[in-house]
Amino acid sequence: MGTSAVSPSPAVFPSHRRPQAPPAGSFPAIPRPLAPVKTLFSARRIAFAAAPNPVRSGWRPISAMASEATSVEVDTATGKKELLVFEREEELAVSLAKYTAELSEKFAQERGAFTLVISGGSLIKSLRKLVDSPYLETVDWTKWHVFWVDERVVPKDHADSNYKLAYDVFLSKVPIPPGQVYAINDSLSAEGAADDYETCLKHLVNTGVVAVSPATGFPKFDLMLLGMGPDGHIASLFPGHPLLNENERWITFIEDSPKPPPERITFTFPVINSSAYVALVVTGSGKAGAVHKALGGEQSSSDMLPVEMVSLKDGKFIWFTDKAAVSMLREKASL
Ligand SMILES: O=C(O)[C@H](O)[C@@H](O)[C@H](O)[C@H](O)COP(=O)(O)O
Repeated sequence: MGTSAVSPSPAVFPSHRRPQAPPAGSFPAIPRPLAPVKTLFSARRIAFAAAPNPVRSGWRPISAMASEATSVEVDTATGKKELLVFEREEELAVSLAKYTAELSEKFAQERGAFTLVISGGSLIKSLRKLVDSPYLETVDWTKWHVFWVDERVVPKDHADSNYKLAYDVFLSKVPIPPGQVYAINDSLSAEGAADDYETCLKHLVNTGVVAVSPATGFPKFDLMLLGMGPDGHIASLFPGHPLLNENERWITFIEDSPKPPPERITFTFPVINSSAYVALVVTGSGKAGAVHKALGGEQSSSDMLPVEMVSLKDGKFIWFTDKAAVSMLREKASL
């Protein structure tokens, strides 16, 4: 099995089964104070001034987070989600780091491991606060196992590589054991890399690193951090593509991605929908149309966008957005 646990050096990608030490001097020993488990978000209630939307009765105010975000519960045809709206991406990034760090602590205590799945795209920049204090010192990075919900089939040192993006911005700056960072085998075809990644996941399920969903039998990742394209795609699951209907494989491949580069591997919906937590990060006005389609509650005869197909069997789906991304929602005056 060639799926790699990735060394911090993009030049070396040994097997994930091979024990590895970080390169000398790359990660300092970090003293880690034992912090108590905190409730995710110390939220306070706010008045929600919006008149109820007659079309969609599923909107319910929840809270404002430290006066930086408005939070509402949105009930759509594919389930409930929490919508957080931040004034700017800067506040979103602060909150996303806190959310991720607190889930990391929860799962490290509960199961001795924290399995995190990330995408490519602008999401990665929004993770930048995790590499700063206090998280750099307080997160137990040794418990982290990092996966990609999708990856472009290019060399790992290629500018298009999602691994390289995450490595440059985030992974190179935190002491996650290199053997717990699961990049694709970039020497294989798209089909081969998908098979290889699925084999790797099966091994990690068998060894208890990755949990299994009792509800679905598919792997249950602790947290997926996803982005969404302006067309409503998530992972490499694009509108109208036959891969949207894949319901057996854990990982599949695409050779005609409308977003370049064309060859990619991707998690399938059954795996995404088996997650314990999914946080979708959507910023900017370019995404406002897809946000409106997904959360706006309008009756539509058109096909569901991929983002609308995220429907967790036994988990929590939370949207981290900014004002620009929700600017087409009817409730925008109150968001
Ligand atoms: O490899 C990829 O292309 C990404 O994983 C992809 O799914 C991304 O998350 C969305 O396209 C959103 O990207 P932006 O946030 O950059 O628009």
